[in-house]
Parts: sequence; structure tokens; C-alpha cells
Amino acid sequence: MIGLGSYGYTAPSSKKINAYDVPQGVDIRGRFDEEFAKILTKDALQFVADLQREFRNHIKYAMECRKEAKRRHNEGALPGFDPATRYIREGKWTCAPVPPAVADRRVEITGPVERKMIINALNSGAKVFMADFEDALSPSWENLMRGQINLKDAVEGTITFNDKARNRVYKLNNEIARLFVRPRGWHLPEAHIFIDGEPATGCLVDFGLYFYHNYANFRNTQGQGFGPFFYLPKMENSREAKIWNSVFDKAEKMAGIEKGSIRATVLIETLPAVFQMDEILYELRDHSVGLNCGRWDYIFSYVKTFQGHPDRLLPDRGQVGMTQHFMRSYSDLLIRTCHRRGVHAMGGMAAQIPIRDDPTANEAAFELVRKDKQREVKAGHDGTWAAHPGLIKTCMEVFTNTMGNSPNQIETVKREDASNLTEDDLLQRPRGVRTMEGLRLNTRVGIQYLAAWLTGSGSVPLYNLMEDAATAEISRVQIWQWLKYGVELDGDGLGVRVNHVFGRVVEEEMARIEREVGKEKFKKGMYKEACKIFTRQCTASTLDEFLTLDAYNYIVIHHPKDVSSKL
Ligand SMILES: CC(=O)SCCNC(=O)CCNC(=O)[C@H](O)C(C)(C)COP(=O)(O)OP(=O)(O)OC[C@H]1O[C@@H](n2cnc3c(N)ncnc32)[C@H](O)[C@@H]1OP(=O)(O)O
Ligand SMILES: O=CC(=O)O
Ligand SMILES: [Mg+2]
Repeated sequence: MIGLGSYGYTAPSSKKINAYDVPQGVDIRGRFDEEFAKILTKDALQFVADLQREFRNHIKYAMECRKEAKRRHNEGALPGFDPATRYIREGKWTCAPVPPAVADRRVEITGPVERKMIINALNSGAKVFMADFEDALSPSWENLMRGQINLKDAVEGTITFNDKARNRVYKLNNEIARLFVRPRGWHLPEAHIFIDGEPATGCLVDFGLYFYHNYANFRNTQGQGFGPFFYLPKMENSREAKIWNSVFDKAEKMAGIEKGSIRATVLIETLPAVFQMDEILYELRDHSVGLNCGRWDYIFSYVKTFQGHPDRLLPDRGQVGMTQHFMRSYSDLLIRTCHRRGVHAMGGMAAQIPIRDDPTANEAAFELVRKDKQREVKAGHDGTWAAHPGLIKTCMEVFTNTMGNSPNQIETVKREDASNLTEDDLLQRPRGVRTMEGLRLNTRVGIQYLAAWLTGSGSVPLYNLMEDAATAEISRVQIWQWLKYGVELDGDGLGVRVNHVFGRVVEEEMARIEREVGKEKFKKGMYKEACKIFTRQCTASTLDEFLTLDAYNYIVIHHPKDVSSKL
């Protein structure tokens, strides 16, 4: 059952009785399940509702400020450093000391909050596992609630998974990675939970439920007295970090734990945020464990921020790597900023994954990952991300070759040279060409990713690369930008204009997808719906803010009748 566009903002029916035991003003519209009810307890929901009520206006204001910044950028303004907060950038202050439990983060594995993957990731040999409610997860009610159950079992140490088909039981090793959790971004609603007649804020649901059920166990078993630990995505301004800081203060108070127990790494993955790194750390200085280069969303954000600037069009997606001047400058400045403030400067995700059936291609993929990690560690990053357990050993070797036994490079690589980086360096136009193959690949990847997302998978392997919401966004906005400005594909020598061929490209790539995945899977999957959503967004006169916001309407499923009929 698909609730097409149904989450709206309608008030909950006063007659309906919830099977979940909810506090006043809270209405659960997702399917009832006895297992989910152990997460959606009255006390936990009360905590989420308290967060929602205290912070909803701050969040609304922050989202309005995003719109205002967008308006300025669309009128031609460039993002830059804020003169009003120069005193923070130039001031001598540091963040709270790094908790011993997470001093060494040289390799972090990431993955959705799926049961088997959580066990595999915690056992992978990585120092940290970032469990993802965000880029790697399709936020269906089932995925979110099961994700919470899985994390609770993981923190309790009791998580197991029985793969009956393969006759294999998964359980935790004695040594496991430290757990970080990434809630959704500020912009996403949770349409299965209404609070005072409005959908809850997605990230407050993710954070609130996880924190409520796990803080005590986590601090005892994982955090050596600190924690829980979080990754915070997609922020654009330090005012958004300030809200998180207040959320953490409130959570610590509720739990009766010391201020500064909760720690978070902020992803710098929007273009406006690169000019706010000091300010973001400053707001979170009691709760920070660093920043991370979220390179894929950053590239997406470059296009989004410059949607009104036809002189800043991107070349093919495959050419926008970390060695482009604007990307290298961002990583260098992030390292300098973090180390000056005493916290980790984390690298990002190379998209290559192991290729099982082709040893030569596999070695080439590993070599690309190796090079990317060498660049990161030599630049001064304290750790990096791996998409797959098969890559941990390689990443670990590269970081250990340079860092030896030191847990990080915070005190040893200061990168003062990066203090000379200017706004021009951070905004420099990416170089490269645009090709028909680039257009075709964007189309094929975008549609297949969205089809997977609509059917519950938020990260998938496509053409030997990891694809998730952030990488798919690049494919979408790149096509949008090329169409909007009638770009000529200059890399093939054919001089074809994108808007003359896009319709035909979509048809041909859909046919190719059908051939590649097979008729049966194509028919059963949501490829046609995905194609409709994707092409609508690519051809829209105004750029949609997020691919997943519109697509979310297709995965919202309300169950009021099922619930009341059970009573
Ligand atoms: C831009 C960003 O935000 S990056 C961060 C968000 N993105 C991610 O986290 C992506 C994480 N990676 C993945 O989801 C997966 O690696 C994929 C989808 C890219 C590839 O997955 P698969 O095709 O299943 O990989 P493959 O078949 O090689 O998996 C082999 C084994 O490794 C496991 N595995 C693969 N990736 C992971 C992972 N990230 N964490 C834990 N286990 C993993 C599989 O579950 C499988 O386990 P099994 O042998 O016990 O059955
Ligand atoms: O979240 C990470 C990114 O690269 O985007
Ligand atoms: Mg991201």
C-alpha cells in the first residue's frame, strides 16, 4: 500500500484509537507491531515530543534562513565567510578534549541500520561503525523501526541474525567497532509520527528514540563513560549546529548525565558550511568530535548553491574528484580548522567497492581507493570512511603506514599553510568536459537508485560503485543543470545539446536497464515510477531541494484502519 502524497499536514482523527500507548498530542500512523511498540514506548515518545515542542520553531526558522540564502545565491551572490563571526574564526579557543574511546578513528565503516550489516560492520575490524538513518537508508517505517530495534540489540550486545538460506548465524565478535549513529537531516519529516497535528522532525525521531533507549548501556559498554556518539549531516549554517547543541544539552539533562557526554562529528557536505566550519565547531564545542568531508553531498551542494549561475556548470560526475582545486581546498581547510580546535578531521568515502568477478578491475578499484586514502592521510586527515568490509584492510594499511601507532594527527599535522586559502580557492570552477556517456550514466544510475530506494534499499552497488542518496543527487542535479542551461556536450566532439537528446536518452537507458536487470525484475521493481519521478525532477523549471523529499511521498504508508480494527 503506497500513500501517494498522503502525509500532508492533516490533523489526526480524534476518533481513532492508537494501539501504541502514546503521550498526549502524539499520534502514530505507522503500522502497529509488537516489536516496534518496545521502541515506541510512552516515555520514549514523550522525550521525542518534548524535543519537537522545544525546537520546532528553531528548526522552522533555520529552514527559512536556508531559503533566504538560496534567494541571495540565485540572484548572483556567492557564499563566503561571514564578517560578523570573524571573532570566532580568529579567536583562540578549543573544543572539549577528545574522549579516549574514540581517539583512534583511522578507519570507519558506514552502512544502513540493517541487521546483518550492523553485525558485519561492527565485526569488520574498523575502529568505528557509522550506522546510517540517512544517505544509506530509505526511510520507510519498517526500515526506521527495525533499525532502532537492531541498534538497541547491538548496544546491548545481544544482536544476532540467522541467515536460514545459507545456514549461517551472525553474532558479535569480542572486539567490535565503536558505534556512531547518523540521524536524518533537518529538512526531512517523519510522516508516520504526528506531534500536535504535524509530522515530527525526522532527525529528532531518529536521535530521540536511539538516545532514550541506549544512552545508559552505551556509556557502560562502548563509550568508557562518554556517548552516545553521532554524525550530523547536511547542515548549512552554524545556527543549525546550535540547535543540535541545545538538543544534546536537553538530552543530557533528561538522562542526568554530564554535559559533554554526547559527542558528534559534523559532516561538512554543503557549500555554505565550508565557510562556517569554525562557527559550527564553536557552537558544538562541548559536544564535538570533529568534522568530516562529506564529498558527495558537497558536490551536490555545489550545483544546488549555484543553480542560478550558468557560468559554473559541472563536467561529468566522474571528473569531479578530490583533486579538483575546490575539493582539495575544502579538505585542507577542514584539516587546519579541526586540528586548530583540537578535534578529528575525518576524510570521506571513495565510491569504489570490491569487484568479485573481475580481478583486474578489482585491483584497479583497490588502487583508486589506496590513492584516495594516501592523499587523505598525507594531507593530515585523522581517519577515513570505507563503504565495504573488503576495503578495511587496505584503508587501515595506508593510514597506519603514515600514522604508525599514534591514534590521530591532531597535534602533529597543523596545516597552517591552509590558512591562506581564500573564498576563490573554495569556489573555483571544477575543470573537465561533458559527454554523452556522462549523461547516459547519470540517467541510468539515477533511475536505478531511485527504484531501489522506493523498494526499501538506500545504498546499492551500481556499475561497481557504491551509490546512495548523495551520489544519486549529483546525477539528478547535474542533468537538471545541463538541461536548464541548454548545455552542449563538449567532450565528444559531437556538439550535441542535452535538451535535444534527453527524452531519447531516457527511453534508451530504460531499455538498457531492462536488459541488464532482466524482464522479470524490471516488471516487479519500481523502475517506471522511478523514471517518472527522476525525469520530472530533471526537467522541472525550479530545482527540487532534495530527490528524496518528493520520493518520500511514495513510501509513506498510513495504517489507521489496521490499527483500530485490532482493538
Ligand atoms: C555519501 C555517503 O553518505 S557514504 C555513506 C553512506 N553509504 C553507505 O554507507 C554505503 C555502505 N555500503 C553498502 O551499503 C554496500 O557495501 C553496497 C550496497 C555498496 C554493496 O553491498 P553488497 O552488494 O551487498 O556487497 P557484497 O555482496 O560484496 O557484500 C559482501 C558482504 O559484505 C557485507 N557488507 C557489504 N557492505 C557492508 C557494509 N557497508 N557494512 C557491513 N557489511 C557490509 C554484506 O552484507 C555481505 O555480507 P555476507 O557475506 O555476510 O552476506
Ligand atoms: O555523507 C557523505 C557524503 O559524501 O555525502
Ligand atoms: Mg552525505
